[in-house]
Amino acid sequence: MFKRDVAPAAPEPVQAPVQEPVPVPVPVPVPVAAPAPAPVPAAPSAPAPVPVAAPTPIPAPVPVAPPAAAKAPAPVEEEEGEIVPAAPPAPEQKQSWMQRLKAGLSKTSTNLTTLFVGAKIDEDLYEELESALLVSDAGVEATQFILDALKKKVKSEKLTDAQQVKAALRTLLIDMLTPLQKPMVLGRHQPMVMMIAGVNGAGKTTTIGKLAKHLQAHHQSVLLAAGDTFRAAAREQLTIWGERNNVSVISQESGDPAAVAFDAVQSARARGTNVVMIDTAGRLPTQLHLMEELKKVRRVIAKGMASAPHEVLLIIDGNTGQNALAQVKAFDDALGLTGLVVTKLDGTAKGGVLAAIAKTRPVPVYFIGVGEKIEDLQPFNAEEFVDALLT
Ligand SMILES: Nc1nc2c(ncn2[C@@H]2O[C@H](COP(=O)(O)OP(=O)(O)OP(=O)(O)O)[C@@H](O)[C@H]2O)c(=O)[nH]1
Repeated sequence: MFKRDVAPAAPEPVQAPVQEPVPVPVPVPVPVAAPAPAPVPAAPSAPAPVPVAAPTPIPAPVPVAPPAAAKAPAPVEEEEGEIVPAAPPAPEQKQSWMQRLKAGLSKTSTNLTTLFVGAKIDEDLYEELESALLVSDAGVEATQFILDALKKKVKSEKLTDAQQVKAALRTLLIDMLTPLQKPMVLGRHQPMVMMIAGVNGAGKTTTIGKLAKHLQAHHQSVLLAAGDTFRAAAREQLTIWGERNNVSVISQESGDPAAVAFDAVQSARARGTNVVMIDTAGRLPTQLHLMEELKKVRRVIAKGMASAPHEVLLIIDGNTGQNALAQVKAFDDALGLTGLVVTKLDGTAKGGVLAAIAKTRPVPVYFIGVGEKIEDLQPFNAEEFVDALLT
């Protein structure tokens, strides 16, 4: 979900020339949209003029909601106290989305729902629940927390029926996951700079493509940066997404990913683009030199715009189980994550890892993905997610 500030952000003042020269090799522009006629003023490190989409004026403040919001219309409180009315969801879209989410999480939901059928409330039930939660990748800490809290609830509310216990579990899980449900706020910075990280194949590039579409639906102009300078295929993939969405992609054949990121920020500032999304090459948290490189990308982005990056997103594959939690911790320690996107919840994902994240490293989950199509990325909604797990 996105929230938009009421007043559009004024362009941030251009930085003084960087003290430490940042090596910016001349980028190879990939003109997707028609090149704008005006040349881009030279950045401190003087990248060549880069054709980007014509500047999109910042739209007048409008109430913004996700195009296919999962929840029924409900007012959403802005951080500044402004109320942004949510748009009603498209019923067909919502239905198919829920079906895919349920299908993706069916392994866990089957385990969790069957154990309550005709069950007595005794130690056996709690043991079976413990196994089901552990198998779902919730991890020991979150599993123990859920069991303890449920037992307390059963006692204090004097529950006697297994279906009541299931309902209590539902409430408990929703309470646990709701802190992860935070909207991404748009319009605070001009441009808003997003850095995207994750392990190989997590779905970074695909997510960027889908997000670009979502952002455009919220009247945001977008620029993409192909920060994966190692793999030509990754650059090509991003370029294809750029073409699909009619947005420009800053790319160069080889070289320093930090330079590509810097160049993209400068181009977006010069052109008045609303959002820059910077792709990065996949890496494992154990590849320390690559994690250092990622930190450098972050530092160099800040040299181009002091307040940036405004969002540092980690993309995690929902099928990686408990390892996803280790990824969240490592990338958060290295970069200071502002949000997560959990992809591939349509596969063999078990879903419990979100409980583990909520318990041990509660980084907001902005979006979840249940497929490769643009509409398969939707804002995370705790209640909807728990219902997919428990029905
Ligand atoms: N089923 C399914 N597939 C997805 C989803 N998101 C991404 N994929 C697929 O996962 C594969 C990897 O996605 P990429 O976007 O290339 O992943 P990446 O993290 O950019 O990969 P690297 O550049 O190798 O690090 C592609 O085949 C995508 O189509 C999803 O939500 N569901």
